Amino acid sequence: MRIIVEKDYHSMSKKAALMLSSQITLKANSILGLATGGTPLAMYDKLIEMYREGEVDFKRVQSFNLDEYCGLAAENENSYHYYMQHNFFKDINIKAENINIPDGSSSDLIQECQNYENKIKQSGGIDLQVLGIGENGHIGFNEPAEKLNVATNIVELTEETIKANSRYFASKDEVPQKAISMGMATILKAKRIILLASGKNKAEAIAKTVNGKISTQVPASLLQSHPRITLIVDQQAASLINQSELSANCYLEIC
Ligand SMILES: N[C@@H]1[C@@H](O)[C@H](O)[C@@H](COP(=O)(O)O)O[C@@H]1O
Repeated sequence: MRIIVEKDYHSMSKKAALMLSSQITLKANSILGLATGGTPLAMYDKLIEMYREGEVDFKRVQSFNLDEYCGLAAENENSYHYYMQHNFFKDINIKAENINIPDGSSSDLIQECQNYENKIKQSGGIDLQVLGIGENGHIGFNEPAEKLNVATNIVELTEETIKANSRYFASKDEVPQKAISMGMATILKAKRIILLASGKNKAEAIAKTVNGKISTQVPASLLQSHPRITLIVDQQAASLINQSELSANCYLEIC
């Protein structure tokens, strides 16, 4: 696990955008795994800027999003469909048929999960997966639990996540209680992974991810077992990392 500590949110986002654009430069038909939330917003802005300047071309790129709330239609402003369209896709030249996001409004959610998992498999697999992290260490919507889902599945959101994500909704009551999320194996099968974290409120989750033992109670800690994972974090998110007690396979670069 490589841990890159950047000065602030801006430099963290820039580095992440450079990693995505170099992936696409090396493989024009890359399959990207994409994340939502507040954290990747500036990375998407930077990629849009690079696209406008002719530095990156998305015309052969395919994307798979990590997750989607159940019960929200694509037009709902709080859906991840809306988020992706509004914050990224509308401003780049990715083809509509190459965009994949689980359909949380499907009448058969179980079938939707299986179809989504199969589609990722048939595509040849994700080349580069972008992740954020929840304050409780969740990735995608894989919440801390005794057992975690292997493949794409329906998940119950914890009270903590509903509360944390309510900042994007008019009220806490509007936050859906369920979501579709890629499973842990779906995520860990990606050829490369980058996880982004910014701010003091993510510091504890980051410390548990890199210092702790692998535990399903901290889903992000399972990333320690991935051979090509890079954490890009700002100084605040890195502030609780115990450098002298890093897991054996971790190395830290302070920029
Ligand atoms: N499902 C998403 C995650 O993919 C995201 O990483 C997390 C953190 O979001 P933020 O970046 O807004 O803190 O929020 C949601 O729960």
